[in-house]
Amino acid sequence: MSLFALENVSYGYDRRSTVLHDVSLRLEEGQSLGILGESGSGKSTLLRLLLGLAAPTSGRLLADGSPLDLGSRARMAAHRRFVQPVFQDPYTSLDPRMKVGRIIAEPHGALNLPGDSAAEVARVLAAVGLPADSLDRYPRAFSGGQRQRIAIARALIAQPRVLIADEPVSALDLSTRVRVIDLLAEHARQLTLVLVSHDIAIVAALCPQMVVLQKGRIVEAGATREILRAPQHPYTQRLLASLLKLPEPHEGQTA
Ligand SMILES: Nc1ncnc2c1ncn2[C@@H]1O[C@H](COP(=O)(O)OP(=O)(O)OP(=O)(O)O)[C@@H](O)[C@H]1O
Repeated sequence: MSLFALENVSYGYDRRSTVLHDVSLRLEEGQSLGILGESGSGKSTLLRLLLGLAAPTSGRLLADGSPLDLGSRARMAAHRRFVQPVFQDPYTSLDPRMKVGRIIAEPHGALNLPGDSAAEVARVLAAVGLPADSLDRYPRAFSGGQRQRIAIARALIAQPRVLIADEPVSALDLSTRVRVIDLLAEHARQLTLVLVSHDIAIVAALCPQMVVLQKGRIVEAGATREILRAPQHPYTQRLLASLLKLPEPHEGQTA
């Protein structure tokens, strides 16, 4: 059974404009999916639908084999165990007033997860390569890369089957990026990633499958290796050419 199945899904934030048009795709276990597309093409909107933050305006979205009913608390609680997000900017996604231990433990309590909370927090903290004494500190004591590790630990504690990552390393400097990507790659063996990134190398490294979005429509989908080797759609050809030409971004926050 597919982890996600979208059948002719369209979505608009209001009645006048449609942002996603007739999107159909499947996410299969172990087949991490990269989403590529220009700014405004609808990538984040698609992730919002997968996370259950919004419902399709038309079409069908099945998660773990059944439709998502956003009004059902039980269904949405199950969905939050099934899929967890990691956001772009670890400088804004962690509550600065909470110590790291509480940040990571929060989903464990909120989702009523099995097992001892302290043991689970220790497990995921070790899994992301942070020392145990991190738990008593506030996010401000950590670098960008370490904060993103904290965000990944918070996602992993739910033992999700799908991890949704929206530009997870774009706020980090280059050397830190590599280490966070390595961490994601390690976990991509046990769970399935849906990854939005402008960085083709990252999509190629982590995602065997990819889709290309243009103005809310999927114009190309398939094996990442094949698409990168021989893009069929003129939009994909232009997009890949422009992304490959882009200069490296300026150094951001340090590790
Ligand atoms: N909350 C919102 N209300 C109304 N329109 C929105 C909202 N969020 C996004 N949009 C519009 O939906 C379209 C798709 O936006 P979306 O953020 O999904 O694109 P994106 O591909 O993720 O872009 P980026 O790469 O810049 O993050 C854009 O035209 C955007 O202006």
